[in-house]
Amino acid sequence: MSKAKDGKETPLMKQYNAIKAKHPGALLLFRVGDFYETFGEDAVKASKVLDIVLTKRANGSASHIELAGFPHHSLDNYLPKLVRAGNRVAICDQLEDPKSVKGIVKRGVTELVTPGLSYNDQVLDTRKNNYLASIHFGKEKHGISFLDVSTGEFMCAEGNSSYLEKLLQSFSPSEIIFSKASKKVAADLFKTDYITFHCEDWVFQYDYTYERLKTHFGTSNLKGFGIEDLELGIVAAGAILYYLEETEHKEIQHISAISRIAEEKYVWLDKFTIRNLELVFPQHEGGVPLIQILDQTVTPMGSRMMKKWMVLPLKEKAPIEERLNVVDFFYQNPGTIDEIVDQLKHIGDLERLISKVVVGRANPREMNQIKRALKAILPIKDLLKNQENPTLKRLSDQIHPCEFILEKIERELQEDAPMLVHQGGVIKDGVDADLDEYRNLANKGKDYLVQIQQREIQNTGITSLKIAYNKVFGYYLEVTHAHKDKVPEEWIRKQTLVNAERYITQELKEYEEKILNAEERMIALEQKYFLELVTETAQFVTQIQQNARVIGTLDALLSFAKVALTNNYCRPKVSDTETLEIKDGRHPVIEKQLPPGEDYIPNDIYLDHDSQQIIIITGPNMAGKSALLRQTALIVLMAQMGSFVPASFARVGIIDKVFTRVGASDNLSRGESTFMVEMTETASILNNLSDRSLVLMDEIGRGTSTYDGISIAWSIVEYLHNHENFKAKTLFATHYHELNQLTEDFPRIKNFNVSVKEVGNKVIFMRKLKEGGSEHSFGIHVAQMAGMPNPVVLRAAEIMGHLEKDKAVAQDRENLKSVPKNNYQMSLFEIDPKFKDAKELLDQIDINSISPIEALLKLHEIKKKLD
Ligand SMILES: Nc1ncnc2c1ncn2[C@@H]1O[C@H](COP(=O)(O)OP(=O)(O)OP(=O)(O)O)[C@@H](O)[C@H]1O
Repeated sequence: MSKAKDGKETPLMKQYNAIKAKHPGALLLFRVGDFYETFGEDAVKASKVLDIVLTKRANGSASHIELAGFPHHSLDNYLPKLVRAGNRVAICDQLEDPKSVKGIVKRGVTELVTPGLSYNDQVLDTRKNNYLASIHFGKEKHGISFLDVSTGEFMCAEGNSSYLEKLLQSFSPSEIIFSKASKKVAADLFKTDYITFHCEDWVFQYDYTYERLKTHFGTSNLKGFGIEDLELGIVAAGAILYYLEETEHKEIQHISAISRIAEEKYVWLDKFTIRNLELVFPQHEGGVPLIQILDQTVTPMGSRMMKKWMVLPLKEKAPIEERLNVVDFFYQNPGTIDEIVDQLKHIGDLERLISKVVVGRANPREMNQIKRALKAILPIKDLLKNQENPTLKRLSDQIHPCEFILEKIERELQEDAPMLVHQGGVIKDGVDADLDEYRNLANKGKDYLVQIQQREIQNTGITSLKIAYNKVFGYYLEVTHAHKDKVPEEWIRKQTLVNAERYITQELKEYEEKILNAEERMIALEQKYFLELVTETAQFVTQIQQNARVIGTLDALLSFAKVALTNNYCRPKVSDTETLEIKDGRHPVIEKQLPPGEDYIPNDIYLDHDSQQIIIITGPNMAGKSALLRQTALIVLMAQMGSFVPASFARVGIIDKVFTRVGASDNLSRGESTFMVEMTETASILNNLSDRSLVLMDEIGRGTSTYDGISIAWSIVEYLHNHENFKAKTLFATHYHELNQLTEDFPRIKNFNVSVKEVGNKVIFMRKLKEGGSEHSFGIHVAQMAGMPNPVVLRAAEIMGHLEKDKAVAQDRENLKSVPKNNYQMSLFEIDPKFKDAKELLDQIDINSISPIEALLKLHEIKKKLD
């Protein structure tokens, strides 16, 4: 690091090095004067991320050190960029006023901003929670805790690895902490999916963490939060409190409670399902997740609540009905929706604002926003109170009017207060007589300066005379050299510039003192009153947090009603029976994306435990099998979230687990084969079934050879049908028409197909689900639709003719592999010797494992050889 001329470290760099050593792994922003500086590797990183200049500064006799900095007032711009790039950023400030200190200023880290811990509006996304997760790895079970420091929401849970994965997928934390000792286990579990940090092992100890939680909440045990028996969860949660302190987050009274994530209350969605059904995130870039359709909320609280509801659908009838009743009420009374929405628009992010108040980071403008929000909530409270619906009445009761603080803010805070208190004009006139007097003086004093300026211009004839101010010698008169001779004798010269001279006068000094004193006192008093206002508002944290929650709930329910009205959804009948009956069901996302003029074709689905537990759906490619599977799960989940559903009728016997094996996974990049991934996911489904499960399987077995695939798919369906304890309702989409034979032996399996119509050479997709199996897969027609060159399509049709003929001839299925392939190749070879190359290519093909599309590509290759 930097050294003085004698080769020793300069005192500044000594201080820097000491602070840097205390925060290993963090990028240190070191305040020097009006700048935040970074050094060495930090500077290289910062210059890249922030696109700021990297310079070098002498570092002792031989070497140099990199340096990059930015003005302190740009912190809000640059900090989010550093954090979003995955950095932990330690902000080191000057802890003393440099003017009042001789020698080196005391400095210290005032905040360590990490991806999971931030209050910064630029780092946070208002429509999303920003969770920090902490995991305590046990032997079979693990503890996990989530905190959103910006809202104060704090939760914990316990479970096995797959529950952990599911929760991580649901809450998608920005950062995960765990002990150093668990580095390897953690790496195995989430690879490089998350930004992680490891704390010392001793932190993750039961006694220590239990004590920490108790002390923080000021309770004698944790029973009141319902987490007393979650030993592993407590360790994870307590470690979060430790981490908050380590990162200089000491004001945390807004974290006023911790709750248990009650696994038994929510539908089990495995991590594949959350991804496959695209509930919250699209699976591919440009995709549209369900939330984009359902989230028509107005407030950030509503939007965040909606996200939680989506990943945690309910499985108890009463709370589902409660939500549905409210949605129904608004559905029937759209006028009320508009009235409430008009108020919601003024509320903003009340939940995050109150956190800022508690941690002392709220500025005057934000305090005004809190006032506006509290004011807008009052008419909502009144409106809800008078409604028939009992839930709305209850929500009304839960809203705290916060009159005291609302009145105080209204009385004291200027409507148009600036962002920073020291800019003045924050506290209203009439709050404090002294403040009014100082303000008057300061303002008048300034007026008087203008008068002096005008008077002196007249007296001296110096037309360009200016009065200005600087920190070194206060107010001064500035005279250009051209007018120097006109300056009166009593003026005292203070400074000579290239073009002008600066003077002070006795009178100016007297006024200066008055003005500055008045200004200083005015600001001091404004600061005092503002601080009081913030502190008193902070006393209302619990009430305001509760209001924010009520508003979030209301907003999410209103959103369901609005979407139901716009998209023509119906109220589902949720019941404790085992029946799932959907009439005219639609896919909520696809139906919104169809080109104009094209209608989504609705379909019926019926599943129960007695006559129709499993449906085998066959049908050509592109017929709409996947859409049907997905829409069935989405309708069930939407119903259990408390939303209306895209159908004309839906009876939903409550589902407790939804499993999906749909489409290929992204695990390919992790070096696992498609087939391996498919089998792992399927195994996990079969090992976790329940009587109320809904299982969706799409094209199981496609990743292996035809016979392997058929056999595996066959035995999976058999297993689901014959399970001795559970009759999981299942939709099984497949290309293997052979599976249609299953109905012969298994009474609760039924065949359906998504129909198409062949008109001449073309296929028309009817998209209607009909009883019975389908005959062939129309892959070649799809290839034609995809723009495959015509000769290839025709040739493919010809070849398929051959293959089908050969297939019919083959007596033994095992012989299918050799008989048709050889026959076919021979005949081609005999027609023309130039087919030799093509024959070689054909020899490499394993007919049993090749998919229709792969076959077409091969054909394309063969054709090129022949051209
Ligand atoms: N009921 C429907 N009404 C209108 N369009 C539909 C319907 N179902 C599906 N589609 C459209 O057809 C496309 C193909 O549907 P889907 O992916 O479900 O077919 P698939 O049978 O699963 O095909 P593959 O076997 O090739 O995967 C969808 O992207 C959608 O645009």
